[in-house]
Amino acid sequence: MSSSSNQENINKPEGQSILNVVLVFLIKMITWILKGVSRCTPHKVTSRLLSTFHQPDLKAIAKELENFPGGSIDLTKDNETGIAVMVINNPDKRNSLSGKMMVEMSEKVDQLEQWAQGKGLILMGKDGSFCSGGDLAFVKKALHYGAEMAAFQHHTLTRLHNLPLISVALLQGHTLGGGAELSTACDFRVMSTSGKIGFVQVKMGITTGWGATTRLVSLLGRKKALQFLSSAKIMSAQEAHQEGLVDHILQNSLSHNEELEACKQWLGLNYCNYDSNLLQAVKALIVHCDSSKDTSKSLKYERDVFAQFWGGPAQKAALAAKIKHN
Ligand SMILES: CC[C@@H](C(=O)O)C(=O)SCCNC(=O)CCNC(=O)[C@H](O)C(C)(C)COP(=O)(O)OP(=O)(O)OC[C@H]1O[C@@H](n2cnc3c(N)ncnc32)[C@H](O)[C@@H]1OP(=O)(O)O
Repeated sequence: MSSSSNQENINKPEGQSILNVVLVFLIKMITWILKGVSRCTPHKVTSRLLSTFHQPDLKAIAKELENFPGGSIDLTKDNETGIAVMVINNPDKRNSLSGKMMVEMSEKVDQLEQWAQGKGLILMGKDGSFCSGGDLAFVKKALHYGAEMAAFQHHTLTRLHNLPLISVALLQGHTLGGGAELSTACDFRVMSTSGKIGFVQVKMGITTGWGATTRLVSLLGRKKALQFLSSAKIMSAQEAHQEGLVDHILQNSLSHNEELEACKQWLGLNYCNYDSNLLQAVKALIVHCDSSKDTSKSLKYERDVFAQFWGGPAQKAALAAKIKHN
């Protein structure tokens, strides 16, 4: 017998036992990872919600959201200046968003996508308050519907963010929860001296449902996003400006209307001086070149996490506590 065939006989069992050890190790690793994942999951996401995430039927969701009335979203477009104003109009509830308003906002974004003369957009609330998030009356009735609502809002706010218009959120009064999320879908944020902004979601037993985590990380980086979202801190205009979240603080002692005029001037003089075709091309280029532009995976993960907490015990306890964030 040659020495090489001896070698084969001796090596075969050794090779098999190494393979066995590797297989056992792999199985143990997979079991360990799966156990870890189930430990981290606060409560089960139903298969109905998961299937909604994959292919949200936006028309069907809009139809459902329209059943939750209240307020409106109003849009005026000025072809001369090229600046449009979108007003979140639900002042009796500090401009919180009902289901119907979510649908109307999506429709107004459709219109703005088609506005050839447009250069800029101001998003603001009625009567001196930006937006206090979701309408809590709607929230309480839609605790089974978080995944669908988040999918709808992600679609609208991604389109708002990517409009070929230079957008500014005019933050007067309170900007809270979903309101703070809306503000991050604009290119800039201008705030009144007395304004307050807070990502209060964790205080409400939830994570962000309208895409703000994805946008904040891209806007200000991981550290700032983590600070805002984990603390639920409510910031003054000065603090938010220092953090880089707010770009400009308006002069003190202006009326609400004067603040709107001052915001139009800030936007117009700084960013809307040139031809609308050029400016729209600049914005489209920015959107295209932004390395974080394809945010679909991140938004999907954000919706998955949100759906795990929405309607859960922490949110129910927060709603029952009737928390005021002033
Ligand atoms: C679904 C999105 C989710 C997310 O993903 O983030 C959310 O946004 S959850 C919602 C988070 N927002 C809140 O929890 C707001 C709670 N409200 C407050 O903190 C305060 O009302 C205020 C916004 C700081 C305003 O305070 P103040 O100026 O002192 O006025 P009032 O408290 O008297 O409010 C006037 C009136 O408005 C009603 N209101 C305010 N916010 C909401 C809201 N989000 N939904 C429904 N109604 C709201 C408030 O209840 C008062 O009503 P009346 O008592 O009937 O006058």
